[in-house]
Amino acid sequence: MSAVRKAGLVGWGAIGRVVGTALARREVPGAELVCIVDNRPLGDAAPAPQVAFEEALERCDLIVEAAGQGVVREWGERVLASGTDLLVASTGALTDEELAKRLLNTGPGRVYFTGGAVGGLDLLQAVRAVGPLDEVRLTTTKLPSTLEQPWMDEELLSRLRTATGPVEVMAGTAREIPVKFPRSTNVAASVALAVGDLDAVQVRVVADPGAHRTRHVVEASGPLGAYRFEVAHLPDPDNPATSRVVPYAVLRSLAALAGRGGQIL
Ligand SMILES: NC(=O)C1=CN([C@@H]2O[C@H](COP(=O)(O)OP(=O)(O)OC[C@H]3O[C@@H](n4cnc5c(N)ncnc54)[C@H](O)[C@@H]3O)[C@@H](O)[C@H]2O)C=CC1
Ligand SMILES: O=C([O-])CC(=O)C(=O)O
Repeated sequence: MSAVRKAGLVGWGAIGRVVGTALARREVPGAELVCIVDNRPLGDAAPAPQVAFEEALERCDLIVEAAGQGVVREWGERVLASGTDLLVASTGALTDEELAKRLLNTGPGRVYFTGGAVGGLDLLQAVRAVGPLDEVRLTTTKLPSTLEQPWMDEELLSRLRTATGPVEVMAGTAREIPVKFPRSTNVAASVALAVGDLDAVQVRVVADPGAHRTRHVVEASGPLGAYRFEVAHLPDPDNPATSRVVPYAVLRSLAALAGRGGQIL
């Protein structure tokens, strides 16, 4: 492996633009941006050549996914089998346990997940080593427009569009929720990855026209105590389903992977 990680970025959107710009400016010690993959033509705006996925695998030793769950499903195993590491933002893809198992067992590349929009995952993962966490709850509150889905019927869509206060859109487990809101509830899957059990995480998705900040509240208890983590993020102006902090979480993950500088792991 080269001393400097050769990173290929998949997805030049709300997350990818910030991550790619920082990488291109060499703001992550130990990593450089080699190429970008996106299914839209990027023109001159991109700071590295836009290439096809296959070519990215030849040029890079680390792929950063910031495009969507479909990319993890379609490309995850091929990335790892080619010997390239994969940093995943679209953790919701891992609610497919067969895919998750295959990704964890395929190599020689390794798969990593960014903490993304939610905090406290490190502690939940540490506690789980002692014994299972019980009563894990996640409540996600977002602007109604970020939660509209093609499968929703007119009645639910109208409830979302005419809401004047918080409206519960769906409740279920972390196995059920991210497939229903693929671009806006990856956080549920991330909590489940930390806890190690998709069915143990009870999720409520709330639409609130007053949610100028996206809120994620994680509550859990386990053998060593009780936990509550709450974040209130400014949404990205271009894609309010994504919080503005997410690319910086990806950059932190990249810095840890590139292995330079002290890191809180
Ligand atoms: N783990 C977490 O906390 C979070 C995870 N996410 C995940 O990250 C993904 C990206 O988020 P944003 O940057 O906000 O989305 P975005 O919609 O702003 O940008 C996505 C980019 O990926 C490209 N793309 C989509 N499908 C592609 C494909 N098959 N091949 C190549 N390029 C493709 C699009 O053209 C677009 O440029 C989300 O879909 C979501 O799954 C988002 C927010 C938080
Ligand atoms: O979980 C997601 O996909 C996005 C999200 O809620 C956030 O960025 O706050």
